[in-house]
Amino acid sequence: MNMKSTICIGTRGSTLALWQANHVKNSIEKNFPDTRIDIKIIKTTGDRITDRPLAMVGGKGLFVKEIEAALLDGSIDLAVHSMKDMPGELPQGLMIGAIPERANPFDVLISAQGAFFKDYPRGAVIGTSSLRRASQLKHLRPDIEIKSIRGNLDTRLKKVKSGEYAAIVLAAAGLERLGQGSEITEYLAETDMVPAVGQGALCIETRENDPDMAEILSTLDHDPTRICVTGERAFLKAIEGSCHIPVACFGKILDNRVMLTAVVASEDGESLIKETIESTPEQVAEKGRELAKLVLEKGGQRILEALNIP
Ligand SMILES: NCc1[nH]cc(CCC(=O)O)c1CC(=O)O
Repeated sequence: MNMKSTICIGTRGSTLALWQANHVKNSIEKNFPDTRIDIKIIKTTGDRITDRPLAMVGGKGLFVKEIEAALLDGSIDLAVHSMKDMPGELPQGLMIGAIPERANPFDVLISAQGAFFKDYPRGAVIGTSSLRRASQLKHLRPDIEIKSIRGNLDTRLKKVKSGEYAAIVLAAAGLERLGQGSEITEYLAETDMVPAVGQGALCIETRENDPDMAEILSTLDHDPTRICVTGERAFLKAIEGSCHIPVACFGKILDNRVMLTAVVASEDGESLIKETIESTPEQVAEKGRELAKLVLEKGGQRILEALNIP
């Protein structure tokens, strides 16, 4: 086959996004040593807004829209995103070409003094702008205070070290990819904090009907990750939880059975609906939709209707 000689990967310009794009570039080069790969940085709406929590901005795909436009107009061939930034639905003409093996999917706490969550003093200030994280933490510890935080990883680490926050919450995957895993005080298991849909996974997005890319991408896909993420995203799409609302869904495989767990919670953590559904790998999309229906019926609908976000 006469493979295209140069491929252009589009990505955001953050340190993490560039690490991820280079990671995918290296994997492709390993399998296709004659292919030249360029990386093109594309600024997204999410990158421009640095002064307010993204939940206040609303809208789907704040970190992906401009990159998808570049895919559609042919200026790039592949896009590398964090899966958890992807809205439930993709634009016409684009598809998820590959889902590589997932990194650690869990959330972690970094505390200034090395204290554990259960030992934080009353009123301890925890930094996160994620409604999903805030609501689940408040559910576990109604006595703590949540304060919004933005900025890149270094900024956030400084803010916890300076004492502005007792602790901050981040995704293990991002920290570990950037070589900052040693900063982690504590991992939160999914029994305490259900991860975001797609957390820890990458999304390689491409145009439909691009046989060169399809051949390349088939070498990068990781079946167990695709199965779990497919279930999580089916849940997301069914619940219309585009991005910044307090919903979570996480799939794991145990003995060829997929366990999908989802949460919908109120911002203050007082109401929290958590359900688990079991599926075969083949049924996972259908079961993800069924899980959404279950969570909505059990009170999720009422919680989402009461939310005050656009
Ligand atoms: N919220 C932004 C974001 N999008 C993807 C990651 C990295 C982890 C991942 O790939 O899931 C992060 C950082 C974080 O949540 O701490």
